[in-house]
Amino acid sequence: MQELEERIQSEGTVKEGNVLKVDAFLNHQCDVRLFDRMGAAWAEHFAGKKIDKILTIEASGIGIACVAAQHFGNVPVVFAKKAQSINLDGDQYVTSVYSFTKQKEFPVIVSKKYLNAGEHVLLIDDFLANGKALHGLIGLCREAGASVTGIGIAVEKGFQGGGDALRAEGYDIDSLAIVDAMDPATGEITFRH
Ligand SMILES: O=P(O)(O)OC[C@H]1O[C@H](OP(=O)(O)OP(=O)(O)O)[C@H](O)[C@@H]1O
Ligand SMILES: O=c1[nH]c(=O)c2nc[nH]c2[nH]1
Repeated sequence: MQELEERIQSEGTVKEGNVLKVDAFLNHQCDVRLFDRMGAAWAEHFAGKKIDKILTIEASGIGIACVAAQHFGNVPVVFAKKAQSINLDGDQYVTSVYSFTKQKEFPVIVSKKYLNAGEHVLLIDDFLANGKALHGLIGLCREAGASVTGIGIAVEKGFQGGGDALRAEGYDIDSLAIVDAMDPATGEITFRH
């Protein structure tokens, strides 16, 4: 998606440790008009596919998924929570995911009420790096007996390999920008086309 690549080039910064900082528009301050066009792009890619629900993960996927849902007939958006809460009751699907930016393992929890056998689920997230978050969400869907119809990602860091491993497993991943290389010394960012 050319607009997203241009925003990354003009407003993104490359940090040490394979971190691309795009918090001016994607995952701290949120450009909701950009999110809307990202939703439209995913809707075009997944046109004709049955999607009952969007599943994402706290925190940064939530806003993007909610805006995107408007392009999928306003299907419900469920986000996996990364902490137990007194507001979480009943039976739960629980797994554990290593957080790329927080550098620690979190429980990842979805109430059994909100993920059901036979549902067709679209996974959406802001970033795909090593694939840990997506593997967690896929595991929750598998446990629930729901199927993963596709995966919509804003920014994939292709050089970290998580996306290509999931494609090799057969998942249909629509990443709107794929960074193939980035250099913290020069700030140079190269995209895969
Ligand atoms: O492919 P991976 O290696 O799993 O990296 C991608 C994940 O990393 C970030 O989550 P993180 O927990 O770092 O931050 P967040 O709480 O802002 O979503 C991002 O939002 C993705 O969920
Ligand atoms: O803001 C972010 N920048 C990144 O490079 C990244 N990788 C995973 N999650 C991420 N979030």
